[in-house]
Amino acid sequence: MLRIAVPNKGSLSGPASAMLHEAGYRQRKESKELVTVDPDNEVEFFYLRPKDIAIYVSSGKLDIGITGEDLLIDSGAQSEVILPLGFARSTFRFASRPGAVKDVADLAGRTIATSYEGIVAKYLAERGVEASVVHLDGAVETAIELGVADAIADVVETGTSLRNAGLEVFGEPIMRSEACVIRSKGAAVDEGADPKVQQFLRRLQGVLVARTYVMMDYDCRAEHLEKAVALTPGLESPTVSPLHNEGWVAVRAMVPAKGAQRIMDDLYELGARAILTTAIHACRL
Ligand SMILES: Nc1ncnc2c1ncn2[C@@H]1O[C@H](COP(=O)(O)OP(=O)(O)OP(=O)(O)O)[C@@H](O)[C@H]1O
Ligand SMILES: O=P(O)(O)OC[C@H]1O[C@H](OP(=O)(O)OP(=O)(O)O)[C@H](O)[C@@H]1O
Ligand SMILES: [Mg+2]
Repeated sequence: MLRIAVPNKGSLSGPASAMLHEAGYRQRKESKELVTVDPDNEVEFFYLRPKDIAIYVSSGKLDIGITGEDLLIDSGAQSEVILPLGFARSTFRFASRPGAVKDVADLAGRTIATSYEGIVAKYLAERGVEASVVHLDGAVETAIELGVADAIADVVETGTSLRNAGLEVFGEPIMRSEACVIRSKGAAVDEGADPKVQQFLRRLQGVLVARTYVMMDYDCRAEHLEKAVALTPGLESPTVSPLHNEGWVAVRAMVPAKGAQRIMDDLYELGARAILTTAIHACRL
């Protein structure tokens, strides 16, 4: 049975379970459940604190897990990303009162509050900056107003929390992060030998493709086919079938959902007609 760690709370939890459900896996029915077995797919899901997932996975007790790249780096665990999942995107940044700290080098001798000490300590050490790091579990923005820290390092998604606290980012982003599937570094060596993991990854890749692509169908005159196909090259190559009306062909290709309307406009301009897009519900590439 494949053993998979899933975030039990916070920003990652809902979207991770939704993605697993979309990939055909049974998910827990209520938020207090700690373990769920999906006997049909021979998978056991363990709902764990997001910060702990990389540690469980690197220990080898669980085969793979879903977590954030930033949480993985912060833990220092010996696990690695095997599939980025495209949700829970964020940047990790320093911030302070406007103008109070201009650069990372200015942090020398100052105090930084964060919930991600691992990331901050590594970043400062790599740049030879000696500063104190204070661990806080959350609401780190308030640490400056209360005089606990000169600067903070925190997850920024929309920037609303920083704005509300009257703070501004400084320096380059420390890192960018998104949800991902991770696996223990040692185990990743024989990845090819593990068909269940490969099947799991193919299912999630299928969900990612189904979320980002649509199927496009249209009819066009044979003489416009090359130009039309240049607009809709598909993943491998489009399917082209003859129509009953001579001189016309039907074309079918997957196109990125973002920009599909623009492609439809361009195809119409080219003389294509009966241009349809339909959602893809599931896919194996
Ligand atoms: N607005 C956000 N706030 C916090 N984390 C976010 C946000 N957007 C994306 N993330 C990502 O979610 C992960 C953090 O999830 P986690 O559950 O630890 O924190 P949380 O969502 O703040 O929950 P809580 O603080 O309630 O425990 C990280 O990978 C982070 O990059
Ligand atoms: O850029 P934004 O869209 O505002 O999102 C980022 C904020 O959200 C998170 O806090 P959360 O709400 O999880 O509270 P916490 O600090 O108690 O964890 C994070 O720690 C930032 O404060
Ligand atoms: Mg939080």
